[in-house]
Amino acid sequence: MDQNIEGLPDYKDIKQNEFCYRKHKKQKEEDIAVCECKFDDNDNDSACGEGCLNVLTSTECTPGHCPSGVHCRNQRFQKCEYAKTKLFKTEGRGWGLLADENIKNGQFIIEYCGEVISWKEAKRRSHTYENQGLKDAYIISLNASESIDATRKGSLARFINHSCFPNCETRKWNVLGEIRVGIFAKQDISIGTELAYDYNFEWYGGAKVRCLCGASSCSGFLGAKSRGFLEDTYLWEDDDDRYSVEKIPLYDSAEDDEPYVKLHTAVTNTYSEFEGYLKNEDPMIMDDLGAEQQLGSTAFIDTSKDTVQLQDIVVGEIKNDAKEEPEDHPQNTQQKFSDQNAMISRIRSNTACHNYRIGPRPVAKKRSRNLSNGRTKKISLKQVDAKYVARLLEMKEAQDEVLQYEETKNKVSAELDSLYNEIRPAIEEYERDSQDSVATSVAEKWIEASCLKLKAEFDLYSSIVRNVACTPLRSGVSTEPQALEADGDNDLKLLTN
Ligand SMILES: C[S@@+](CC[C@H](N)C(=O)[O-])C[C@H]1O[C@@H](n2cnc3c(N)ncnc32)[C@H](O)[C@@H]1O
Repeated sequence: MDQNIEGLPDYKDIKQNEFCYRKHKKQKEEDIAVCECKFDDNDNDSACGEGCLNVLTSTECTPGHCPSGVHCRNQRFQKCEYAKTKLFKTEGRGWGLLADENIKNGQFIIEYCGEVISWKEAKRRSHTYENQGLKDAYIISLNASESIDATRKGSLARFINHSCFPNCETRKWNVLGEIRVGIFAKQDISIGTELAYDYNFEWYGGAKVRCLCGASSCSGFLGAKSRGFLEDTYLWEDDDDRYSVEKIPLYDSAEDDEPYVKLHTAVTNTYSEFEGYLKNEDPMIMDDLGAEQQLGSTAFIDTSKDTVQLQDIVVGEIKNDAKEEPEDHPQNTQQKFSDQNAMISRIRSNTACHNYRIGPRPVAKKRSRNLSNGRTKKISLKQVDAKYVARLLEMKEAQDEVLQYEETKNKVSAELDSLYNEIRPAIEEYERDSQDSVATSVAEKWIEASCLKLKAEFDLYSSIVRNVACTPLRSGVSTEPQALEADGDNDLKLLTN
């Protein structure tokens, strides 16, 4: 590569990923996948062409083990079998890369090389680059826990710009036990055409960069279809006209609450036998207005202010399918960094293990309740106000027990939330790559934490029921259901003999 092109930013050209925080994996003998191809002089496709078992599973053949020997054509990453490309200066989008020869649909164009770093390091570097005023983003997601940073070291692939209607796509390949990202043509590309793929940009907050790809299906901004961006757009006030992104579909934060809704529903079902004691007439899911009306008059209150706002943690989204163009389907995940103003973004390698695709998931539907003024109300969960209940109890032991269970419940809830943060990359990868299932270790962790939360909630609620039913209440608190009911439908109903 001619590094002397005028105005080219300073970076080191590399042809292989560099490993910063761990060593390059050494492929074990037992992990080597050997195909069944047999070289036939008369059959062009015989030596590891499209029908090769390894090709079908996006795995490169291992030299010395492939039956096709020197004829093997399935070592493109290893042999840097790149298409001819050329750097050029775009208008408004910095540098770009164009085809310097005719490229065929499906052809491997170039590997996206850079420094392989951990997900945490990627986060840290994003901040650093942003603070340094770097406008271009070169960090691409590799897998659940790792990213490739081509900012300081990389291949020419780092210059490929984003398009909402791209002629290329990224695909992940297993090369000698390591996953590597390649740029592949998703259509025939003629010489002189700019190469572009859909970044599936992950927008983390701050400035929004206008997309200048020029496609008729352009979403307007880089990362405009990522959850972070959609949510940010969604949260704008009606009269906030700083940006206009009318066509962007709205993102539904209620989707994020789903695990909690499910957990809560499970708990509710578990407690159905107690419903006669501790009954609430309204459905478990209610809107903010309803909650406000009930505050102070009922033992079941809306604790939406305390409950975890999942949109502040992490949300998973879905991936795009290159085959479905010209419709737009980039799907991304986002985590809001609380302390930033400018754009920090990373590029998602979208199509991942192309051959393993099971199918894209539908875009999250909006579930918030629409109001007549066009605004939406957030749906929140009701929860038991244990402190309120404890105050009703006369005996200190009973109060302490309820409060103790509440503390435990809060602790395990917080642990579940932080676990979600921890395993987020794995969940994202699962959602992005449409894998059959998340890793067992991840699933086990999640199930264990969820069960602990369920148990803690069970303990708390049964303690409340037991103490309200079987221990004395403080004087002034009527145990007559009628008396309580007179205050409204949502009051605490007490069991009397
Ligand atoms: C991986 S770099 C691509 C190469 C970059 N143009 C350069 O000069 O180094 C990604 C950055 O290029 C710019 N970019 C890429 N595609 C763009 C687009 N469609 N519209 C606007 N800017 C784009 C953005 O600044 C983005 O962060």
